[in-house]
Amino acid sequence: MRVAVLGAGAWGSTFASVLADAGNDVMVWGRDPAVVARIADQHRSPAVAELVVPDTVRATTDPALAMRGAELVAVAVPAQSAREILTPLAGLLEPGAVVLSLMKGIELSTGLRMSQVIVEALGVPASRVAVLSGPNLAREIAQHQPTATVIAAQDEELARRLTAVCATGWFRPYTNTDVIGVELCGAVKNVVAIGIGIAQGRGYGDNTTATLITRGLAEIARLGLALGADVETFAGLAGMGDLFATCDSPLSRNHQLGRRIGEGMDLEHALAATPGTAEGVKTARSVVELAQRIGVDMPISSAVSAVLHEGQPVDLMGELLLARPHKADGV
Ligand SMILES: NC(=O)c1ccc[n+]([C@@H]2O[C@H](COP(=O)([O-])OP(=O)(O)OC[C@H]3O[C@@H](n4cnc5c(N)ncnc54)[C@H](O)[C@@H]3O)[C@@H](O)[C@H]2O)c1
Ligand SMILES: O=P(O)(O)OC[C@H](O)CO
Repeated sequence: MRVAVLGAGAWGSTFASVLADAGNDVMVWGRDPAVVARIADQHRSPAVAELVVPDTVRATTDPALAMRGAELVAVAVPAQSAREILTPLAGLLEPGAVVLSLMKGIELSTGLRMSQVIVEALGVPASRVAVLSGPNLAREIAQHQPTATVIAAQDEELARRLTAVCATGWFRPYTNTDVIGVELCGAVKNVVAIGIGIAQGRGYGDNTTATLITRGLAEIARLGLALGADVETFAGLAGMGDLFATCDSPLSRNHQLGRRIGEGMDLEHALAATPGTAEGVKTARSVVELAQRIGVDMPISSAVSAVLHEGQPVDLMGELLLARPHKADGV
């Protein structure tokens, strides 16, 4: 299949390589000529040192060239920039092309999931938009470590077709029709990962980590169920799987950033010290706004947002979480 990958960062360059290894004709679009040249000419990615980009992958700074003839367009740009990047590209989408979101975030100001932003920005029907999310740290996939993921689409047949497009000997996609649940899992786990990074940077150990993972999953599920997601999604690869992979991993930018905050760094310096995009910083705000709008309690996300964006001290996070009224275990 002819595929365009929009975004030449860590995930765009790595997923483009998966697609090429799976036998597709792949062209990456990136805005930075030096990054594009490194991918196209030297077959390496500045964002992922371990990645060897297959020789067949082409790269360009011209979005029209990347999208010409593309039956599939995979989008891997920062969530908060997606609308601004995609809107001018709407006219370049081939008739009938499918769009696959690789992004994990919720748009600030609208509270929309990335597939919804894609529908609005590219003018493509929701039935032709799919999402991919799961425990997918780019550096491990670049090393061909065995990894599974989830491809979700309203139409199961589309999800099934896309699994065939990106399956390799080390990358195994599963299908799901719960687009809402899969996207919310990917977006909110970044906020939980920051919370766990903060706790670990503050010096807390495994009990706190396990508490935040488990209660983090409970609040993701609470939000998801209120928005129409399927409860089974949260126990799957996109839910529990991605929480495990990201929350406690030094490879996660969100975890790294949280840890720096927990050690006493301010947000500006933590952002500067963390390479690439830590989506959870902005998602913390958008998810809290969304949850408040629909009346869902998200204590971990709220505490993370308060520490990041309202100047609350790190220790207040523990106090905020533990001072809540006692309640039954479960969602
Ligand atoms: N890195 C991973 O392991 C991973 C895994 C799964 C999902 N994701 C998700 O994929 C998305 C992209 O993440 P990433 O890791 O590739 O981030 P990244 O920061 O490594 O790369 C983002 C790319 O987008 C480009 N970009 C930013 N603003 C732009 C603009 N206005 N116009 C054009 N290009 C612009 C940057 O130059 C960069 O090349 C995020 O939503 C992330 O959560 C990442
Ligand atoms: O580096 P992070 O924190 O963006 O995490 C990357 C992926 O989302 C892990 O699945």
